[in-house]
Amino acid sequence: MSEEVASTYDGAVRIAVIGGTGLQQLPHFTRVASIETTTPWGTPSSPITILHHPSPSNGEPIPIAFISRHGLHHELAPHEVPARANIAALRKLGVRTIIAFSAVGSLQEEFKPRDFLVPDQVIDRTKGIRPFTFFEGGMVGHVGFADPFDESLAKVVRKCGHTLQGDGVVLHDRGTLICMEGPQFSTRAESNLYRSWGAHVINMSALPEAKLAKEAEIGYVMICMATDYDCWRGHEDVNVEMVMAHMRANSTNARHFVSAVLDELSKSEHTDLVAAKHLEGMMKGAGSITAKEGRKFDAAEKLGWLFPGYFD
Ligand SMILES: CSC[C@H]1O[C@H](OP(=O)(O)O)[C@H](O)[C@@H]1O
Ligand SMILES: Nc1ncnc2[nH]cnc12
Repeated sequence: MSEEVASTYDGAVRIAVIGGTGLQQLPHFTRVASIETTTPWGTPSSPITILHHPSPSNGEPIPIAFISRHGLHHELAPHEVPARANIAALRKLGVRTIIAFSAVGSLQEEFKPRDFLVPDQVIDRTKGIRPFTFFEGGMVGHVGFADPFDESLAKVVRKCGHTLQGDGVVLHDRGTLICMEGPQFSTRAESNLYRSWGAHVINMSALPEAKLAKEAEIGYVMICMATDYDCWRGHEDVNVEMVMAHMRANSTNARHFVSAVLDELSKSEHTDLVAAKHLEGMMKGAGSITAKEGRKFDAAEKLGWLFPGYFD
């Protein structure tokens, strides 16, 4: 049984970790709160756990928010993940930096199971059945998505991964991620098609998460860990047992990777990056295309909750 912790947290939390398959909690961090909250877009996948991470420079605790993407027991299928609620709840807590984890299939020989990859591009192969924007129902917004992941943040994350290279972490710096709908894995024809497009890895979770983080002015990076070769290679097609076995076997490396990233982001030189100063206010313009007289009350109210003062 887990120990009792507070149900609220005073003070802004800037950094969040979203855990994916096989990473439903971060047990080696000190839990100080577990927040059950709701948003105009519903309830997040799991309670938001607040963890204290000691700053490597002065030992002061840095609060980190943690959400388990598929729920506490992996009960949410990829298309059932309430991504809008997750991102909205994190932004409301003050989060401006998200480090998201994902188990991915490899589409290239050189990306071996248990290797890590910090992708720089994504191809959307979801089917439009997942809610994918905060701007709808009477308020329109268009945000740039040319670079789906935050490059400044990704640079820091990559540097941290490389410091662990001698300790068994293999990190690939770039790559194109296919985000498919699922929950069934790809056909062999699809897997080969994605390879012919030059894609490197595949998952079912990056979207709409990355799109919503962008709309919420949150710097978002995904750390992918390869767990299989999907089904293009001709032997040992992907299955859940294979994915989970690699996740379990490599969990220490994943934990070291998160710790290294949190250590680095705790440094004062990254304060502005972590607070996403480079994204602040971006949606004021991007979300102001609908003239005031054309805005619907419900949409304006929801967006007022997410961005107080932006669209007054
Ligand atoms: C269990 S294999 C398919 C499943 O694994 C990945 O999850 P996540 O990205 O949350 O780590 C993939 O996206 C699928 O949801
Ligand atoms: N082969 C695969 N396809 C989609 N998502 C995955 N997650 C892990 N392996 C995967």
